[in-house]
Amino acid sequence: MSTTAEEQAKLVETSKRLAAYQAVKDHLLPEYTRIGIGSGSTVVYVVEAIAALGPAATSKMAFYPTGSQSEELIEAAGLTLQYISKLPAGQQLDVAFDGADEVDDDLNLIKGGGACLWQEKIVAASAKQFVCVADFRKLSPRLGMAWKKGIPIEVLPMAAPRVLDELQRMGSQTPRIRPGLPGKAGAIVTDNGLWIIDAPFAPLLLPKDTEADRGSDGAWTVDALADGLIKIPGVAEIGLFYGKNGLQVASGAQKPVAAYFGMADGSVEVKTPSS
Ligand SMILES: O=C(CO)[C@H](O)[C@H](O)COP(=O)(O)O
Repeated sequence: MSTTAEEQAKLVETSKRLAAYQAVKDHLLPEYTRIGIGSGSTVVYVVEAIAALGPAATSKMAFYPTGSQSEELIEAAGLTLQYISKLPAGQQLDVAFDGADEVDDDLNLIKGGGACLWQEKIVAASAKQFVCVADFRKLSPRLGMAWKKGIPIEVLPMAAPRVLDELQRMGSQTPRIRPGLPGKAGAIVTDNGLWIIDAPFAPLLLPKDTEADRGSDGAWTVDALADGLIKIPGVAEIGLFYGKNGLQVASGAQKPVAAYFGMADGSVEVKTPSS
């Protein structure tokens, strides 16, 4: 049975909402006081699910945004806004919720479709647990199979031409500076005053697929590509969230402890590092 574009869009929204409510139910414990809130359209439902718990549950909680959109969401929901810059050294968020553009079999993520990846990575890495919330379209065996727009890379504008050269040298055939939204001339400008380059690569291998950095067809492993991209002068941050499964330490944890997917049949699939 074929579905119209309108029915498909409705199904996607329902799936995001289902995943968000389930993730909040499972991972927002009453004793938590510091919660990270990511960016994007799925996170809207995360905030809705949290606000629905009511002030009795949320009044002692502070919510840490990953950019201007989530800051507005937190405030509009009547939740207490706090900033990651105010998190004392040695302290962590109890949990952070965020969406993703694509999630592979090992729970590596592509993020940054909404151009918020740098603050998103800082907030995720500041949390004891990072929980990913998404719809069925984001599930993919290998990064780059479903999300074809490329890996979002946040760059210093003056370095953009050199970064584009280097990306092509690394095998990205059509990297491009992300244009501004309709009505904005020139490039999109992030919450940090930087630009985004979207760099498509052939679908990425998981480290378990090969001992080498690249497969025989030239495809990069997630780790090797990420390690290379972050070293390009002018790159501030990359939209690959990767690393050892379930590793949750203050410095650099980027992978979720669980990813929640709203499925087309109305169920919620939960993937954890071991599943
Ligand atoms: O990384 C992000 C923003 O930078 C978002 O989490 C990602 O783009 C998913 O967004 P959505 O929930 O709208 O599909």
